[in-house]
Amino acid sequence: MSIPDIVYKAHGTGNDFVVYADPEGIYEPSTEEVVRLTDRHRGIGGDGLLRITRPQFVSDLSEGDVRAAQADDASWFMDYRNADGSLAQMCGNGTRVTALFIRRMCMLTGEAQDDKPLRLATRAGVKILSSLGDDELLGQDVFRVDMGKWAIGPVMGHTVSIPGVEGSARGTYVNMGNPHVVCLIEDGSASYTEALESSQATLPALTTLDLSRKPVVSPVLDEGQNVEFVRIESVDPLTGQGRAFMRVHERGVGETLSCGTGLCATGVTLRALTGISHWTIHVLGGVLDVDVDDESVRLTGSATIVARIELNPQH
Ligand SMILES: N[C@@H](CCC[C@H](N)C(=O)O)C(=O)O
Repeated sequence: MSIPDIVYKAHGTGNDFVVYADPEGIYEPSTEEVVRLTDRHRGIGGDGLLRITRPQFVSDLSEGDVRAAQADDASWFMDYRNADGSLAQMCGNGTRVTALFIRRMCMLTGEAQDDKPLRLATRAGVKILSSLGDDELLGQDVFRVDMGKWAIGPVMGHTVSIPGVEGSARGTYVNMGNPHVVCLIEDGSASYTEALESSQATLPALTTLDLSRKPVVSPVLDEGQNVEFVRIESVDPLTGQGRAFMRVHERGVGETLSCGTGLCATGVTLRALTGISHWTIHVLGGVLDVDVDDESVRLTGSATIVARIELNPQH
């Protein structure tokens, strides 16, 4: 068993994880261990697993990646795996959970902490997290993560359908370190009829959409993708703010209650379609803010540590 005796259950707006600290680099999990621990019936349950370690202890990182993280002052690494055991480059909700975990862990060990933002290494580069405390709308232990550079493909460049569900929609590829295809399927604001028309959405309404099966994307993306389905709720051109609702089918997991990188990809796509850069986006698991500019995307939301769990050695 390459998992420590003590692990934690945590979530970021309902995107839930098995989490553990591995500061000495001795607990790199196998695919089978990830699948077993994240199993919702026979394990602890989670959309993924977060191993919080040091860059030099991540076996798939090149020496150059490790040196780059260290040179960028990032002493912690978020080693994320999807529930099916696959590695993913990035997990937006996971970064906030990791930041909260490191903060609590340092409090317990008495390790000196300053109020400086956390520089967290990930497979998609170093992400910077600031703690904002509690917020009336966003919840407790809110962090803002600067997710850095994004890239967008041709707007509505893909067709998305779902096996067993009538209809389809056009979707836009966004790279947030990991791959996303974002489909606008409703416009509750009635302000972007042209955008909605170009999405050619004939799928059922977002609240009734059956996401139990993996969406089919054409042209195919070799590395697979996370797929977001989005409804614009309202826009205020005076303040430059919009509200939207999003559901997501995650690569390596299935439908989840929230996906941080998916929210960022949604913000990037909605900005391309509407010109609005600041979005408050509801997901099944909560509400988050997404702010986009040409250089980066910032994601703001809560993080929760639910339990400390002692694993049964026989498990
Ligand atoms: N839930 C995550 C994304 C996790 C990785 C994703 N399933 C992938 O394979 O790319 C998030 O909060 O960003």
